[in-house]
Amino acid sequence: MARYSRTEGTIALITLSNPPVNALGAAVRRTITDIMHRALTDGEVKAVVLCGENGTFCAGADIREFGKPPSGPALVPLIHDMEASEKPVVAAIEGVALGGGLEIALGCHYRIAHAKARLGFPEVMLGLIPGAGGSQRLPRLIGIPAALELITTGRLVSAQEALKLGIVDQVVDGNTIETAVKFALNVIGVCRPLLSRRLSERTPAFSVDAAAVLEEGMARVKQRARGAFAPVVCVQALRAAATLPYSRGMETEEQLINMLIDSSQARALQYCFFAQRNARKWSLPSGARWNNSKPRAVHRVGVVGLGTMGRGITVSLVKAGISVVAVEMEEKQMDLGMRAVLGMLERDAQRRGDTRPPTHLLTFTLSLQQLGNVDLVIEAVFEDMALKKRLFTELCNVCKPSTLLCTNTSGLDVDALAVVTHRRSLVVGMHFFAPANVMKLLEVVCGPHSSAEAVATAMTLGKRLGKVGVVVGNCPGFVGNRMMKLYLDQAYFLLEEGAAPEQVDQVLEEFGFTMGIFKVSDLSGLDVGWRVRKASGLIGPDVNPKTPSRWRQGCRYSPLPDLLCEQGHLGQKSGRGWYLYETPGGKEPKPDPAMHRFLQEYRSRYGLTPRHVHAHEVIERCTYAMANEGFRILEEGIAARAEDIDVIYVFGYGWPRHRGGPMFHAAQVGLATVLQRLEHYHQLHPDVPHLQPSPLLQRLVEAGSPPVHHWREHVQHLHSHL
Ligand SMILES: CCCCCCC/C=C/C(=O)SCCNC(=O)CCNC(=O)[C@H](O)C(C)(C)COP(=O)(O)OP(=O)(O)OC[C@H]1O[C@@H](n2cnc3c(N)ncnc32)[C@H](O)[C@@H]1OP(=O)(O)O
Repeated sequence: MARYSRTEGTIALITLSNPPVNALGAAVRRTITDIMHRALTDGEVKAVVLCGENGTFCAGADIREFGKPPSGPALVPLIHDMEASEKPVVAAIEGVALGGGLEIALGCHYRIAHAKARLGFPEVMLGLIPGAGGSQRLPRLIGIPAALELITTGRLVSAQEALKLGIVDQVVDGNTIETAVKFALNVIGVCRPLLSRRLSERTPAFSVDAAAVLEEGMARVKQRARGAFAPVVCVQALRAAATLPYSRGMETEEQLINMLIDSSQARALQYCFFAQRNARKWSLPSGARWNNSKPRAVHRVGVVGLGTMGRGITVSLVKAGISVVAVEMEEKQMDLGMRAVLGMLERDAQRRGDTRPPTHLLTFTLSLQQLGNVDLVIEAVFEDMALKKRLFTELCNVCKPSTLLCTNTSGLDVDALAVVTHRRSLVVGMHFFAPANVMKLLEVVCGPHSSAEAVATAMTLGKRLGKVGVVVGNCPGFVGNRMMKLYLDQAYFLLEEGAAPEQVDQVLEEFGFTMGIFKVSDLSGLDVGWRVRKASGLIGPDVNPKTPSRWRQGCRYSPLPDLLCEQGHLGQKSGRGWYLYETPGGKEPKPDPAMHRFLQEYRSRYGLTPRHVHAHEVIERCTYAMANEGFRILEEGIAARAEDIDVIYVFGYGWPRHRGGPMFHAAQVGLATVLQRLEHYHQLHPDVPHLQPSPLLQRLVEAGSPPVHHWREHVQHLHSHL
């Protein structure tokens, strides 16, 4: 928990010891409080050095304790006593000093950091503010503007930046604890400077500028927060630091943290924190798991297809220091792709102040033969099964027998590709999201033949690329796009019933989505879905001409997006889609009067009487339809956990993190309510079978709506597709 020792005769060394990150759980707080008291009252001790075991100072409060009844001593009095002490207290910061860990360090009189240390207040990402004096001490140390930026964004700073900002006093390359001990010996008995080291006794100068900074900060934060409270409350805490004496500022901080600590948003954000980490802990029915399966070494990767996805994937790989052989079939495409990749790398290097992008890692070629020596191939050609099958057959002949063959398909059958190869166990899906060099999500799609080694290799490669990998089973659309289809269907139906695209989008954005569904559709291009619908036989020559336009495969169907595509309205790229753009390629969507006329004509052609669609209906139909499919996905064993589905939505589909994800949201609304609303909408729309509540949802409600982590136990015939 924490250890006490004496060094150099007069120095007390207190070492936090709570692996893996020295989080400040109740037992740790109790031990440090006791041994700090011992050190501060022991007449032989002249100074204290505080450090953490195993190269980590402290990652802050133990997040697992939030939401439970409080126990153990609080941090605020401990930090207060330490700061008030007449004996110098020096923090020796290695690894990380985050949240409560940094608050403890700010209560020390001096801070020495290792060159590789990182410091910050990430509480905002957990729906909180720094609530143990951090919101009051940091602005007193580095000023309002810098503190505002760090606290409202949760950004971590390097030791070097911390030195520039004045957060730490010294940065060392060598032994941090030894340096801190020497430092402590030097400051023993130097009383006057110690007085000035107590941050609570400083007054932050509240100039007119600071008032303006806070006002601007509040406006910026409100605009970016997408409905999240914590960033706004962070600004309120900083305003208290700027305008009130320290003790009153601390009272305000306490009121603000108490308001947040039990909020639904804080719960959702903390759930996301653990869900993201749990997603790494995959397992297969064979018993193979993340911690017993060895990934293969990947030094050289082939990327086939240099369209939007292939370019982003190539950039991601090169930025992670991996050699890439990028293959295109046509010279013109190759040239376009090559220029786009080099441009992206150039801009990225400039942003990082690096003069030379790592282009030496790249080979561009028109020949698949050059893939003979790669460890893994990522296929990113058109979503055309026949084309992909031909390619996989050829890759088998060209690549060495141990090469993993991965497909970036966004929903086609990974197993159908595996069976055309002689190495089924080495085929997995690696589904990146556009733009692949920016988006964090990676669905690793595991077919019935995929080996544990292949899954482990894809997940490990994803991690190297900075992605959040989630292992999912093989079914049309996997997890993300399978649920997305139902979300889109509801959005189209809402247009048929009377809504406008910008109205639906506004409601979704107010809910917190990064972008409304119709803006997303314009950005990705309406032709993407059009191709998928053609391939799946929903439109095209195979459809019986007698089938009504609004009826497909036994259910309600909206031909609205197909009609737009037929008119060449493909979204941003054509200057027109659900919105109007100034020019083809334009980025600013404007409501389109022609779209409103088109919808009116469409509704009268099909005898649909438009009605006012309320915001709550938009949210309920879109999000409950998604969650309902999520329950089916769980039941079918396509996803291992509800958390995995939520991670996919938060990292790949702009779902607001402070709402946890579609499954967590359903739990927060109440499963009984979701069930009842789905029944209501299904009664109104019996031609939409997906609105019928899934059996798992019904069973969960019957079982009294257990917490998310227990849902899997209610799956009737547990069968994993992973
Ligand atoms: C009225 C109430 C007043 C309350 C006042 C409270 C004041 C203080 C508040 C806080 O301090 S809130 C916490 C702020 N700190 C953080 O948000 C840090 C979170 N952690 C991280 O960012 C990262 O974990 C890391 C420390 C940078 C390490 O990253 P790395 O990639 O190396 O490892 P991970 O896989 O992320 O973590 C390893 C392991 O540790 C668990 N863990 C990490 N941090 C915490 C924590 N603060 N509490 C509990 N557990 C933590 C993490 O879940 C991993 O666990 P496993 O998955 O391995 O089981």
